[in-house]
Amino acid sequence: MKISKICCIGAGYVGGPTMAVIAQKCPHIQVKVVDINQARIDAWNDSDLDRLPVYEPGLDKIVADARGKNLFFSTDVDQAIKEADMVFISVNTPTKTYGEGKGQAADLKWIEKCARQIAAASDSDKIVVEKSTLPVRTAEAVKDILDNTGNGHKFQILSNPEFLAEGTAVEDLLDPDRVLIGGDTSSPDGLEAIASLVDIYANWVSRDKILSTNVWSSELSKLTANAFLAQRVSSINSLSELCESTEADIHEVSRAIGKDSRIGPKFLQASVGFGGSCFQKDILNLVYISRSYGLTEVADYWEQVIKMNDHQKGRFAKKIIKSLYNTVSGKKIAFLGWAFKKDTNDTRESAAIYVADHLLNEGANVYVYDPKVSEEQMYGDIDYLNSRSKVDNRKLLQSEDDPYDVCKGAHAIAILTEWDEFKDYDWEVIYHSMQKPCQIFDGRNLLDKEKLEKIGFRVYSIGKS
Ligand SMILES: NC(=O)c1ccc[n+]([C@@H]2O[C@H](COP(=O)([O-])OP(=O)(O)OC[C@H]3O[C@@H](n4cnc5c(N)ncnc54)[C@H](O)[C@@H]3O)[C@@H](O)[C@H]2O)c1
Ligand SMILES: O=c1ccn([C@@H]2O[C@H](COP(=O)(O)OP(=O)(O)O[C@H]3O[C@H](CO)[C@@H](O)[C@H](O)[C@H]3O)[C@@H](O)[C@H]2O)c(=O)[nH]1
Repeated sequence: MKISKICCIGAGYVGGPTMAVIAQKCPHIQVKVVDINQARIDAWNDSDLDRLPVYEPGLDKIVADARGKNLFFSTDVDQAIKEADMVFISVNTPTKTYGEGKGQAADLKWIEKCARQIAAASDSDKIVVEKSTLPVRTAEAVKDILDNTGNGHKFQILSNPEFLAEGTAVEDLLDPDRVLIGGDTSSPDGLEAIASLVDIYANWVSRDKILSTNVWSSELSKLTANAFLAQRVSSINSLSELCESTEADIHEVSRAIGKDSRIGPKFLQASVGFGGSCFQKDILNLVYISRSYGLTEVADYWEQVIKMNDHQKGRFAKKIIKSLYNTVSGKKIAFLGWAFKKDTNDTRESAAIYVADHLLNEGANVYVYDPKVSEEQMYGDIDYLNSRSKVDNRKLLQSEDDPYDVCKGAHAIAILTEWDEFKDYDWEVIYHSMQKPCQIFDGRNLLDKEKLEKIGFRVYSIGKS
């Protein structure tokens, strides 16, 4: 089937960049990205490209290139579904916060809503593509809804999980390690649907990088990839604590093991803990699924990755408190960074939120600077934890637009995000503006420890004694 119109439901961190790249690379296809969030759609349509809702290096140029030509953002979901030959579902699938599976299972209510809406709005056959990350066997439920609530039209369900990482979304989309397409490989209609999606990606991705599998393998591969990546971070972070007790150096250990081609050098950077909207939720989902099949050992094995990550965030906060003579009450602590990694404005599950919460519980005054995160976002994140009243959060946590103001008069600085600009600050000036002894807690091992120590700072780096 030749695809000429695509609709993507969900204009978030995945839907926006993914569709912008498809539109740029396939000028012959009309791409409509739709969302129920009017403010988000308005921001995607904003003529000021600095106001796009997702910050990703290079994304503004791609949007500018395609928007208004063959890329459109709208809130008219039904109309976009009607017109499309292929409908991508790219809505959020967060961890459930209520009922059965609370705290572990993926909340599929937005997926179900989409399926029902596609069924109701369709007046022709369609290919429906799961772009969201979903529990294995979700396609079965989506198909059941489409087949039983629709107007008699035929639907083919494909799983096409997205592997982009935030901060490098554009380069990941332009040059992916692989594209994964799961479909009904046992029927001619299924194979034709798979071929249609392969043809779209083949406009810029070489065919040998486009893998097709059955739907269940595709759904499970996405959870598995994230579990393996997060496991590496928890593994190296667990050893960072051992390094601190033994005078081994985690950087040297990472380098030494990463040279082994069977291990490889990536994802061995010790840190204050992994964040982001995906790792924790997807592993919890894997744990939940495994338990629901009665596979207790499998569930316990993967759950440990999360426990280790929680431990790493907690021990970083405790280290700050201990080094400040066991009390941070009334003390100013400067945070450099709030996003869960550099080059993104996304803060979901950022380690900074949990470290801040720990310090606020101890009565600290936390002042934050992040080049891409607004004060409103920071308050939203900290309020969401419900640890204290909103009024108290606004008394204890402040955001500043100038990193030098954030550090002025501080008892300690904590680096929570590895933004490149932090390396280039005038650390002499910062040293002279702070309370003595000046302490830096580098949760990303970003700064030049030796240089800072020469200035007079006491520096704590992860995994270094
Ligand atoms: N963020 C990432 O880096 C990343 C990478 C790979 C995969 N994923 C997966 O992709 C999915 C989307 O993630 P995201 O980060 O883009 O989420 P997001 O929250 O940024 O965006 C989801 C959007 O869907 C919209 N939406 C929800 N229900 C809707 C409906 N019924 N109709 C129209 N719009 C609706 C929301 O308003 C929101 O704007 C998730 O399953 C996630 O696990 C995310
Ligand atoms: O060596 C490392 C690598 C990463 N991290 C941290 O791990 C988290 C996740 O980083 P990363 O994986 O780069 O970003 P995400 O955007 O969360 O991307 C992950 O999650 C996405 C959503 O499913 C997947 O598509 C990507 O393939 C997968 O890398 C961040 O807090 C990083 O700081 C470390 O602490 N050390």
